[in-house]
Amino acid sequence: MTNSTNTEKAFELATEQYESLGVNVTRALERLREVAISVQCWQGDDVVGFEGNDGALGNGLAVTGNYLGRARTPDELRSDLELAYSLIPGNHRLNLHALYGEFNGPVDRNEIGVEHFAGWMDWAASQGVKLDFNPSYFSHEKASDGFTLSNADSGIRQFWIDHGIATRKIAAAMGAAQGNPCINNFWVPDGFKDTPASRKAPRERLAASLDQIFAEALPAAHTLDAVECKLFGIGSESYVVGSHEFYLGYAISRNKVLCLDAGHFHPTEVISDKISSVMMYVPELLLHVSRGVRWDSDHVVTYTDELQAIMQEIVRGEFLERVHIGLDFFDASINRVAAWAIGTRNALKAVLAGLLEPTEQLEQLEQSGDYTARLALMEEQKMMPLGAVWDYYCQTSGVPVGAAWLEKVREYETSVQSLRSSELGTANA
Ligand SMILES: C[C@H](O)[C@H](O)[C@@H](O)C(=O)CO
Ligand SMILES: [Mn+2]
Repeated sequence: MTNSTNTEKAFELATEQYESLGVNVTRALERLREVAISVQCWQGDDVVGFEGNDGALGNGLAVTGNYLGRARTPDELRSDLELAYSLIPGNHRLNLHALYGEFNGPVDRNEIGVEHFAGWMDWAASQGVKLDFNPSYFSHEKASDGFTLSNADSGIRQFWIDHGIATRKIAAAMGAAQGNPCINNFWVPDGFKDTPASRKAPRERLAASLDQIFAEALPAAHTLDAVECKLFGIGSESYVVGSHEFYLGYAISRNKVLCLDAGHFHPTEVISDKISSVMMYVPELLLHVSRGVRWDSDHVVTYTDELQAIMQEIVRGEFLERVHIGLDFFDASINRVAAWAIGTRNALKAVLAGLLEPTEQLEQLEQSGDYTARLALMEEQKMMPLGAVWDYYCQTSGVPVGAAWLEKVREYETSVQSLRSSELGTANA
């Protein structure tokens, strides 16, 4: 018996088990196929980008590890992404940061234009990949005092306002070209290491700057603006201007997409519990699915309870149309293509688990007050044969089943990544 036959047999048995609980497995797989995860470009090169300034990472972002093979050019990054996508079932998006343009010389952030992303747009069209975008408010001399859009200096603020306006135009062009809105996510690192005297003034400046950036209405069919909060960063331990409350209020009052990053809250605070609340008040939600570990908000996504809970909440709330799932992690201590494969496959496995849950039955038990059976069924769910359905999904999607994808990464590491010297770019220490 071949392995693929085994996968099919296991799937048939698993289907029987799920269907005995009233779950439609075929429908779950059809819905999973529609889920496009926005894969973050920055995992591929340790958030260095292509501005040619040696990529000193700043503003609270830090990458540790020195694994061989960091992508040093747009072509290398695209090649690495192509391998990653070939290991992940379904059609997924690419989340590009502004510092990943193809600049051919010094172009400051306030001067970037669509032309610098033409190569990415052509490549994305050729791959059937849709693009999302982000202004880059970090790793720049005008962010070196820790403040950008909320800087007390009006000249610096204007520079960053112009950057934000430029990125909206680029995102709109991407969205028009791909016939699907490009989500342009604003994460602004501004904050104080130590206790501020005025928490209010920088927040007033940030809101005013954002209002200027968003003053021009752009077609929602082309681009959607998102805003991302954070509790603290390295160097902004005491105060971050763009806190959760700030952006929740901003997104609601300006009808913007709210971005929740799973690593941006207190270590015991979870975003899964926030989804159903914020969805009552914001039009759409962007998630940065990540894994916080102590001080770091960006470990590779693993199949944690919280990951499962996030995807459960999206499915249970019937939010798949209104929640955009993006990833945000960067780890330079392991093969970077493997990091994408591990994190994205895990995110999809968790969506699948949510889609295979007998939600109606659980809700009926809850409504009837039978919390004993609700807990019992939830716990029994954990032993259901999710892996058999996942393997079948991978097989029928033409991507490696089980850990077979790792062999492809190893081959690529030997034949491509290990030949990259660190001279073209700077390896992170
Ligand atoms: C590079 C990303 O935009 C960045 O990680 C941001 O989304 C974030 O989460 C900062 O902590
Ligand atoms: Mn994030």
